[in-house]
Amino acid sequence: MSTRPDSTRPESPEGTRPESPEGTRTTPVTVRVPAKVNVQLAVGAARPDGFHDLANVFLAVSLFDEVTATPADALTVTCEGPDADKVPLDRTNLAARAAEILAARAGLDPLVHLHIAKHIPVAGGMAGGSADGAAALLACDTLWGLNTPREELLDICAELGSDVPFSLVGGAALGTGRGEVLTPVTAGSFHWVFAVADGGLSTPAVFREFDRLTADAAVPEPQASPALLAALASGDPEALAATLANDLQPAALSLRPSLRATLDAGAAAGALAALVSGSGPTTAFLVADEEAAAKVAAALDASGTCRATRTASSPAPGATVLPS
Ligand SMILES: C[C@@](CO)(OP(=O)(O)O)[C@H](O)COP(=O)(O)OP(=O)(O)OC[C@H]1O[C@@H](n2ccc(N)nc2=O)[C@H](O)[C@@H]1O
Ligand SMILES: Nc1ncnc2c1ncn2[C@@H]1O[C@H](COP(=O)(O)OP(=O)(O)O)[C@@H](O)[C@H]1O
Repeated sequence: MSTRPDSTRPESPEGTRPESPEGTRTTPVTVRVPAKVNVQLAVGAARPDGFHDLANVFLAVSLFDEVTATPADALTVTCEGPDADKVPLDRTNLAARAAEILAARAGLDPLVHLHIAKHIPVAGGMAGGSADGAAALLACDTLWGLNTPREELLDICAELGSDVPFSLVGGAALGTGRGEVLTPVTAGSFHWVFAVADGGLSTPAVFREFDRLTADAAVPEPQASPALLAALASGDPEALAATLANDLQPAALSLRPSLRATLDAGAAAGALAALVSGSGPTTAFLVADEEAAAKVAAALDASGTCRATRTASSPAPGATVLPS
């Protein structure tokens, strides 16, 4: 375990700190939050603001981070887990940003220590940072007894990033706009294997590569696929396997050609479908059941084409306060 502390306390003159609100808890609050895979990621042309319109069918999977919020004298962040050294501990950490935004709205100083137990691959296309942002928001809201209405929490999530609202909500949902406008969709249960790659991929860089690769093409308006939504609802893995689609996959493969070998190794081991998770470089393998998951994970581990594997099921619940 590596744990790196860092103070991110904002500038604030002595003596101006507001009193804690009446509902503030003195005991820590822990929130569990899932990773995601995009079962459909349809990407439109770049918008004037630099974002891309999406039809983003999110599915939460049972691979979780936990964020614990504890009263403190200043805003600090620590992280434990195999990728802890890749997680920023300053104000750019989405968990710290969530605490700052919520505190500012409530007229408080963010006097909280946030500890992240990190299991979601970092910069892996599984929305780990977004997950921690949503988890910290819910943990601080609970710690400070604010009872912020759900719609306001979702607004703060959208301010934090396009994927963050889904991390709060979990389950399965269609994200439109830049991915932040959510409509719940029905999903049966599915089994997955994830292959974690060495190193991450930058999401903006993958979108830029998408723009480069599609520069001479007419990029259609992104639309959710009715066949995919029906397959997702049916719980039939073979039907879902036939409809999975990720428009960012060619861009991720262009930036990281070695991912092709990982996709091929999983497919050869019996995965029903293999695709890049979001902007990558984590690769996702849809399998028939738990037994197939164990077999595909073992084959991927033995293939030498990835750093580690994880098995998971879907859908998983969104950010949830754990009993203390
Ligand atoms: C691609 C997706 C698929 O779910 O996730 P990842 O696979 O990276 O986890 C998301 O769209 C990532 O969402 P998120 O990571 O929250 O991105 P943001 O912080 O909002 O934006 C980071 C940058 O990504 C690009 N971006 C993001 C979303 C979007 N609809 N269009 C974009 O072009 C922009 O360059 C933006 O400046
Ligand atoms: N809590 C966090 N966990 C991981 N990365 C974070 C966090 N907060 C900010 N980041 C930054 O976000 C970048 C993207 O990380 P992440 O959200 O894990 O990947 P992705 O956007 O591919 O799903 C990281 O490289 C890191 O600089």
